Amino acid sequence: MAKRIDIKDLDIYYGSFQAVQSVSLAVPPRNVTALIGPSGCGKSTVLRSLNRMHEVTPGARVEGSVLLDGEDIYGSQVDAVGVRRTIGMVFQRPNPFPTMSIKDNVVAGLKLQGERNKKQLDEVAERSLRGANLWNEVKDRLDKPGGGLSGGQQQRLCIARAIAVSPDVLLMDEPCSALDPISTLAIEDLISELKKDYTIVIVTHNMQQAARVSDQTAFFNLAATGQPGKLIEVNDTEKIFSNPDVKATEDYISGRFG
Ligand SMILES: Nc1ncnc2c1ncn2[C@@H]1O[C@H](COP(=O)(O)OP(=O)(O)OP(=O)(O)O)[C@@H](O)[C@H]1O
Repeated sequence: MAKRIDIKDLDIYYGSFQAVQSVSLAVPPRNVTALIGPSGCGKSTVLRSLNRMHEVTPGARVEGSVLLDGEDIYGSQVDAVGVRRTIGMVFQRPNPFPTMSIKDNVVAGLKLQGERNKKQLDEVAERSLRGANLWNEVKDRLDKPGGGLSGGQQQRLCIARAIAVSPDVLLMDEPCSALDPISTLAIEDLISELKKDYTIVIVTHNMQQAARVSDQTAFFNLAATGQPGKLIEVNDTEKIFSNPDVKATEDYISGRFG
């Protein structure tokens, strides 16, 4: 649980187009790292390269390495499906299986792994739903469809589903962008709790959100459309938002561009 990530000299391509160039970034365990920057600078692409989701796109590939506690997830012996199991992902739009029950949504990954013991599945479902701050709202309707929950509840259900398989890392791609402000605050509170147990990387367009939830912030930028995105500056979130070293970072966080 809660492993560190070391991204080293990562170049990321879609076919012949280089979307991201030379990214090196250390992500400490039990910590929230926010990826920020203008549209198209490659934040989501970098995030998806951290659990080998990037290569699901035909023609997409990476060069460089991503070490999980020192082990390269792109090593020749490494199974990409296994990587996706240990590095969970939560997407912009909540994507529960809509007709599947709330409980089955949470334990879907465990069942795929072959777990059939009902008591064990019930325990994991309760623990994960408690971990996602959703238990009290759904404990009396665990057999009802996941699609019947509100958007914010569905997103917490997806977080419960992600943590049910005990991942080493949680990746979140704008997890609040489809949510109202109250649901957003609930997810932000949850992220602050989850970081006690998990390494979290979050992409967000919302500067206040990055400032509120993250410990470390990485600012990405691109010189022009069609050029690859680059990591411009990474530092403690407090430093990035109060006194960044690079002018482009300051311009972005103060709303002068992007
Ligand atoms: N499936 C794809 N095929 C080809 N190019 C892609 C694909 N997905 C993204 N790109 C390109 O890669 C670059 C980086 O995109 P990415 O979505 O990672 O940026 P982003 O910073 O997350 O943007 P946004 O903030 O708008 O979500 C962009 O030029 C984008 O057009």
